[in-house]
Amino acid sequence: MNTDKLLDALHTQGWYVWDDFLNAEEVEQLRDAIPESMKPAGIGRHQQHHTNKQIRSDKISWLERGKHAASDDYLSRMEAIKNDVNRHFFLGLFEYEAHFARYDIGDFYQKHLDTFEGRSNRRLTTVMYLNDEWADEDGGEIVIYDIDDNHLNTLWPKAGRLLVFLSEEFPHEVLPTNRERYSIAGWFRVNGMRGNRVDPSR
Ligand SMILES: O=C(O)CCC(=O)C(=O)O
Ligand SMILES: [Fe+2]
Repeated sequence: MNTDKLLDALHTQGWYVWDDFLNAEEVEQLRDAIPESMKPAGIGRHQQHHTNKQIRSDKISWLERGKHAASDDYLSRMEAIKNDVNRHFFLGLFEYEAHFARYDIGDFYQKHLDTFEGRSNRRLTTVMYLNDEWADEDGGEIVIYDIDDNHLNTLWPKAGRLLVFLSEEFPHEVLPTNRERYSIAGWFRVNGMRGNRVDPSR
């Protein structure tokens, strides 16, 4: 995997769109790894963890190693990215967490930062899209802003596309989708301490 362009873009602008990160066959295998049953996504963690359909209405399922060859392979690729990013930026990324997400017709995710409420140790966000032949009328675009709320980009959730951005710097939203929409959202985290405990995952 050649991460030169990714590393360069992260350095100069803080985000990168990697088209054809996966080919059609790899996307299809990943789609097969999506579990049938998913649960409404939450906001915040632990005690604060609650679902809020005003903010987001997608359904999720966390990736776990050993469940499916395709998702294991995906996690290995993310590990390779983590190593390259760490070598270049000394970010100290140490862990990756990711979930499949399904947005049913009408589902959305309002503008947010991935570091809100108890998630401050998320440093780098990845989103992989698993949908073929998206069209304008399908909606479901991700819109990315800078920290001052200037519009940066509007992107289709196109199959094989990997979006990467610094979690703390880019508010983003998912517009209501007119078609079932599948993705894998993931986060590289740094190790954090809460009280005297190492920050747990999720
Ligand atoms: O699916 C997407 O395009 C982005 C999802 C997202 O922002 C999130 O899960 O935090
Ligand atoms: Fe997000």
